[in-house]
Amino acid sequence: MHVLTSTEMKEIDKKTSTDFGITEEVLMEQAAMAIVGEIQKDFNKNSHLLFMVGTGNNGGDALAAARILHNEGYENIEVCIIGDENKGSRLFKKQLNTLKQFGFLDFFEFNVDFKNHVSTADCIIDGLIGIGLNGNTNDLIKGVIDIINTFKRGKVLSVDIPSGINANTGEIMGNAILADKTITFGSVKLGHIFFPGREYSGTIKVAPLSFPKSLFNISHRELVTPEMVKKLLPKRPKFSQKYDYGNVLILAGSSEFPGASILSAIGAQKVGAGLVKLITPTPLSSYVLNHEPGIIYKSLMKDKFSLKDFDLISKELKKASVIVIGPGLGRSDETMQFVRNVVEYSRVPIVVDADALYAVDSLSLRKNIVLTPHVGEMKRIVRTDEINIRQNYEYTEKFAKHKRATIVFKDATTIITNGERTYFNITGNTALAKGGSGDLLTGIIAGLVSQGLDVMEASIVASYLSGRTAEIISDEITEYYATPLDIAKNLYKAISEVLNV
Ligand SMILES: NC(=O)C1=CN([C@@H]2O[C@H](COP(=O)(O)OP(=O)(O)OC[C@H]3O[C@@H](n4cnc5c(N)ncnc54)[C@H](O)[C@@H]3O)[C@@H](O)[C@H]2O)[C@@H](O)CC1
Ligand SMILES: [K+]
Repeated sequence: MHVLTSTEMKEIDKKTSTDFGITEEVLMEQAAMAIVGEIQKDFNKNSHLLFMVGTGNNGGDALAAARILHNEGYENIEVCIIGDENKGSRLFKKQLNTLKQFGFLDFFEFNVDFKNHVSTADCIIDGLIGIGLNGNTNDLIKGVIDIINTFKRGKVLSVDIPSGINANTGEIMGNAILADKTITFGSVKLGHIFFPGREYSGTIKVAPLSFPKSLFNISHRELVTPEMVKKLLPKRPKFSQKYDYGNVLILAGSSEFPGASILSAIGAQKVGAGLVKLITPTPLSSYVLNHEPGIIYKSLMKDKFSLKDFDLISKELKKASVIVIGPGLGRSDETMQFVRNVVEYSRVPIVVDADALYAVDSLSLRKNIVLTPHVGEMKRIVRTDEINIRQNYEYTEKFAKHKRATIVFKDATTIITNGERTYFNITGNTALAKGGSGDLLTGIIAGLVSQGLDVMEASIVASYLSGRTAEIISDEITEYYATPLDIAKNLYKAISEVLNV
């Protein structure tokens, strides 16, 4: 599913009408039917439905839905219009007239009584502002939203996007409706998938309406879905052997951070890599054997990697189908030089993580190199303290383009981009906000690349699977308790779920 900006949605809306003859009126009627469908799932004809209506087309959708339900015999509908009706959009005015023509009379003004209406409503339908939000909510709308958020008793259903949420960033513009459910049209918008918009939207439903599918290709951004992951998962034909599933070489660890390398190796193995070879400076063989004896292990018997180790491992570099470099390396000058040499002289795909991210700054990279920073690392490698970098997918896209590499920006909404195409992964929870989950992800990406996926595909599948596994096991053992090792050991749960979609 594409993830749209408000401008892209408006463009699709316009073209649907000009190029395909499906007018805005038709789309609005369909949007209204979709809203009605959601309301009918949870509320009956006696339910108190309070429609909060702005004077744009978002309000038009809400008015049309109120009319359809009124016509269906819903008896306890109230409509409150916020703003100057005379200055409303063409379709808002048209919908208001039509509603009146259907004999609907229960309008009320926004006044001191408003709290009472809010506190008795079973469902508040938020049709105040949609993707036409411009700047921060004004005083009038702000007051209305505050009262709804404070005094609501029943559920809140937002039309298209919670009023006050920026559809392009998910930011709260002044204040915003905290919805239980949002019904959006055509496709999701960026504001639905970035926090805090993602939280404010509640459960998101997408009504396709009659938009021609081809128009969505104006967007180069997509949401990672289970169907997408299923299609990408490497095939495992019966007539195959370990050499068909690649050779992952992991260069990681130091005396200071021994555990990270093992998590990467386990990650690669648990998603099906043929051979996983782990080389660490310090000896770790008892740990490796304990956790996964199938890992081929070698120690250089020293504290940390340095440039002279490059010759020692050059044979391994040649055999590898994918290299992981970074987890637990430390950031000494010698190690950074070693990293640069590996990155410069290898041609196979490389997953660059953690400390190694700081070494590749000066290098010109290539598409089959994937950098996997978390927020702190991202801020440091792009040298910015810009606080909204987490929602700033354009910044990440530009950075990927500039580095000519693939970036996996790990966050609550993970951004996977090569600067031309961008994917957002929204699986996962706070179980992943723990040391080691990045090391695991790195290994999973490499394990998938070794089986033939390109780095972009592997990053999509890896992010989805590790996030989904975190969700599944947190239901059993909680987000507090679940560790990266628990996630590694339970990856099969997300894999089998995906295989069965
Ligand atoms: N784009 C599409 O394809 C479709 C759009 N539809 C609806 O149309 C909506 C977009 O309609 P519009 O473009 O008319 O815009 P909206 O109705 O989303 O917003 C414009 C209204 O919000 C008010 N407003 C904007 N910024 C404000 C602020 N900062 N403080 C207070 N009030 C503010 C304006 O005064 C105006 O009344 C969508 O969100 C959706 O609900 C649907 O009819 C279905 C088809
Ligand atoms: K809304």
